Amino acid sequence: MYGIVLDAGSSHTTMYVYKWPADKQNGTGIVTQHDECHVKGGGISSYAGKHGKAGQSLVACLDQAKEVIPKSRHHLSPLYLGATAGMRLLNMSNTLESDQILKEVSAKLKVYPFNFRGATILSGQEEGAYGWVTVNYLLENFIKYGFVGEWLIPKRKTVGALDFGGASTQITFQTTDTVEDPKNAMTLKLYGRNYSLYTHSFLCYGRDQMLRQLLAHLHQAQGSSGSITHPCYPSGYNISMKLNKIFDSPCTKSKMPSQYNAQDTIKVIGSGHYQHCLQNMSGIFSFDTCTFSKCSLNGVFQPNVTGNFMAFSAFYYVYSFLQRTTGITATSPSLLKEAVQAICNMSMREMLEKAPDQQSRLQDYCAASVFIQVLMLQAYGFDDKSFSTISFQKTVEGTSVGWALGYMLSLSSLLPGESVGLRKALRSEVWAALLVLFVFLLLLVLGYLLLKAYQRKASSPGVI
Ligand SMILES: Nc1ncnc2c1ncn2[C@@H]1O[C@H](COP(=O)(O)OP(=O)(O)OP(=O)(O)O)[C@@H](O)[C@H]1O
Repeated sequence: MYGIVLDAGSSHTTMYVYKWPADKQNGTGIVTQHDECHVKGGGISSYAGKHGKAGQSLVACLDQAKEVIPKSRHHLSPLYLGATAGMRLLNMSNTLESDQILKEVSAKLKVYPFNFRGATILSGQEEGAYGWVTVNYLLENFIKYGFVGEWLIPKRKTVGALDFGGASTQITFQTTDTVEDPKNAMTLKLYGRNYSLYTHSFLCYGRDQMLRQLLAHLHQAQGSSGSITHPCYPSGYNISMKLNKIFDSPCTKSKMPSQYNAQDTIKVIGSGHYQHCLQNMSGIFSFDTCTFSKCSLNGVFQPNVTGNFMAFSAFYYVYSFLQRTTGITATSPSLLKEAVQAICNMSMREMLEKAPDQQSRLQDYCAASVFIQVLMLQAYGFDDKSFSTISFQKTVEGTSVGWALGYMLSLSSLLPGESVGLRKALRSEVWAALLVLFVFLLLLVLGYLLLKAYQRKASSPGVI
């Protein structure tokens, strides 16, 4: 069986094709990624409408799906499109336009021979929860068993999920603490077990929107003189940009100057200064007010982080960039800070020498790293012990980590609420017990027959 998910993110869309055996027993981690295709040319809004580059690229990806899925299975394969934070933002600023885009894209997808199940915008909560489901499904945490005393029970520990997208970032983990704000609470019943989750999605705190927020903050702090100094850009890196590149987003609207002309240009001059970068980055986080017992940032409730975590999407991209350019594997907060400082001290040329494939993103790595430092250590509260449990990953055994797999599994009813795995495990235990009983009875019968034969021999007249 096959299933297709179009992950329509804020920066681009990726198509995933998943595969599983037709006789799949729910409960085993055997839905795997079969194919992946990147829709080139921008986010979802750029491939709705006329036949632009992105529209053609979407068609190319769907044609690829037709190739990799056997023809006889096309009509049985569910096709989903899920749009995330980019569309959540557009929906906030222009509902009509976002509805129109979803309608147009749906019309395109319906033409294909797959079983199209709709195009929707995921809420931040859903994005976080499906990401958590993907992580724990791929790690087989829902079905692994362990003995507690003499009882065989599902492995108790799940792994928290940290997702850093283009327009939003999500944190989701299982907790036994009271979730003081109901907006952050979610209960899932999977394989016969109830999981109480804490989840929060920070809109405008994805990589691209965070960079805009930082520029808007610098613009506001330094006045509108036609040029601003950017301490997170490497020194020697200067760029001219139109103001709409900064302020054409609901995330920066509040910092828009009163005398605003979208087409005005400003010069942004890099100064490559870690401490100033950190200070300014802290300006887009608020730690002042909290109406709960504890908060992460901006007054959002968060219990203490517990258990192991997996960090993916841009967390992985930034972490692996830090590792390969500084040689530091940041397994502790102090090593993370060391690596971040090293990046912020690098010139553009040094970075280019070490990561030539990242040319278009190099200027943003200091800001992205400093952001991760503030978010993880100050806001989420990871300390020496908990930070060392974070695994930065893009894939698990060839399957990409993100919300898409969890979404398809849930919507295609491939995740049982009841404990199929447990039933299976118990069934195999019963079989083992029956086998032992059978062998025991066989031995008993054999022994009895041997005894009888011996007695008969002993009582026969010819025997002395
Ligand atoms: N290979 C890469 N190296 C570095 N950064 C990358 C790479 N691919 C994507 N990014 C950046 O990582 C960020 C997250 O990308 P991702 O595709 O996970 O987000 P998205 O799905 O577009 O975002 P959202 O879920 O918030 O709508 C984006 O800013 C993107 O530009």
